[in-house]
Amino acid sequence: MILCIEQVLTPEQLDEIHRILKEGEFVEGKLTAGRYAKTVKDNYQLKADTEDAKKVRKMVHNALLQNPLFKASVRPQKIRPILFSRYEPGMSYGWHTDNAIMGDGELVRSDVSLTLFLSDPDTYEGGELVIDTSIGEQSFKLPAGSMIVYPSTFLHQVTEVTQGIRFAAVTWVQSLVRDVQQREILFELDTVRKSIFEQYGKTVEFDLLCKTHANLLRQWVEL
Ligand SMILES: O=C(O)CCC(=O)C(=O)O
Ligand SMILES: [Fe+2]
Repeated sequence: MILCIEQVLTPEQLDEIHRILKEGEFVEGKLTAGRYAKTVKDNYQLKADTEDAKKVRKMVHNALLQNPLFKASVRPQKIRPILFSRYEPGMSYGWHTDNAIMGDGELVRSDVSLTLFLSDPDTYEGGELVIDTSIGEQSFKLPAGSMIVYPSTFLHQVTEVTQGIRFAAVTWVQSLVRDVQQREILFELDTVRKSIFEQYGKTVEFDLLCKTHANLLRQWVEL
């Protein structure tokens, strides 16, 4: 399940993040890449251990947790610290897979990868996120403040930025429900149940859907 979620950040939050990214100190992105991904990763990342970096990480982390679509589709259990990347002309991140296990203290299994686009697409050329899905390569370049969430199982790349600057926030999530198909079934049941409730109220059908949803979640959840 690949999902684009719009307006994860307000224009005010985007302005504040841009203010901090403009002044922030950036380091080589290779520092946080796995052994093989390092060889194709060419970007900068906001230095992680400053007050400003903490502030923007928290802002995006909270925005994720408050987003109903993100919560219902991803079912986050653990979220890795958010990385803020900057691609200048000539920079790209070639084909790679994200590490399955991340972190050195608390380990996180990457079930879902996400990119929150921070730059207006009109301000840079290139810089598409391309995902190699079962129906071929799919290319994404979303409006600032919108995000794409996709299973970490896919090969993907960021194409070369040829003009302007691409800022993005990326992170990885361990889901309460490891299997992508099970997550999708729960997400769709939840969507239908919400719509039935809005249209007809708490009917017998609604109650049955709630029961099925809860019982499937009980079977599939990993705590
Ligand atoms: O910036 C992006 O859209 C994706 C970056 C990425 O694939 C990664 O950091 O592993
Ligand atoms: Fe990646």
